[in-house]
Amino acid sequence: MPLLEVCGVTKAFGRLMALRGVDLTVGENEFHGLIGPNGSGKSTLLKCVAGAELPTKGTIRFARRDITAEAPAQRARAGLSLKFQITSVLPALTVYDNVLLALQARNPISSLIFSRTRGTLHERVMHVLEQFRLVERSTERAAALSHGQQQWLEIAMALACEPRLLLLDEPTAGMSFEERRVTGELLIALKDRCSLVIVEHDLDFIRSICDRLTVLDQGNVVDCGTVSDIQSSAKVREVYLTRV
Ligand SMILES: Nc1ncnc2c1ncn2[C@@H]1O[C@H](COP(=O)(O)OP(=O)(O)OP(=O)(O)O)[C@@H](O)[C@H]1O
Repeated sequence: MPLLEVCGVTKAFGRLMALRGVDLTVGENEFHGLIGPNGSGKSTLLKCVAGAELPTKGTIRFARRDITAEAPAQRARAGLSLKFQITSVLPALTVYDNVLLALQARNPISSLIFSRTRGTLHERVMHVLEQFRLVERSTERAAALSHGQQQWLEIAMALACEPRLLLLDEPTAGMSFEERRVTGELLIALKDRCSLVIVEHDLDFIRSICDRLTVLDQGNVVDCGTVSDIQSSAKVREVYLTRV
């Protein structure tokens, strides 16, 4: 049974069809990449899964539950976590406080008044900062981080609540070659902890971390399969030769 099942999802913005009957399945601990030309519907699909957009038609099931009409907060409680393309780090807060805030936002207020919970929160904040090589910067303001480190901080914030499925929209946008390489390492290290759906334009990067890929074009699924299936797909080659 897959962790995520997207069945026949269509999304219309007025007369524009951003998604046309898209199917997508993602298993436990699977890293799944969404690729395709600009405007093919990748971000819209991610937003429909996270609840930032509601599909016009179709269903989305997560951990055997129909979440098609659920609010983003309900989905987050069920174990879905999204990092958008646009940065959401609060630059005036410390690196530590950004992660703490992300964690607190997911915990009921009542649980935060117990010091035992606060202690647990501290451990979890330090744990994700360690994973993302940010412990030494924890007391600095987020504004002092490099662009790449701010992206890592955001992924750390999305991961703080230990989601079962992490959704990343172009996490390496604007990063240097070295930052991309390290991002790949940081993500691969999460493989035994969660599943991932990632949108990326850097095909080498996505090939290096994903188990399977789905290729979109003009709101349709062109092909879906393992990285080597997609590399040898004539349908995919045609899309990339004619549109990218
Ligand atoms: N909120 C919106 N209102 C109207 N049209 C939208 C909206 N969001 C996306 N679209 C349109 O839907 C189509 C798919 O957009 P989407 O951002 O999902 O594509 P994408 O594959 O992620 O593109 P890119 O690679 O350039 O980020 C595009 O034509 C886009 O202009």
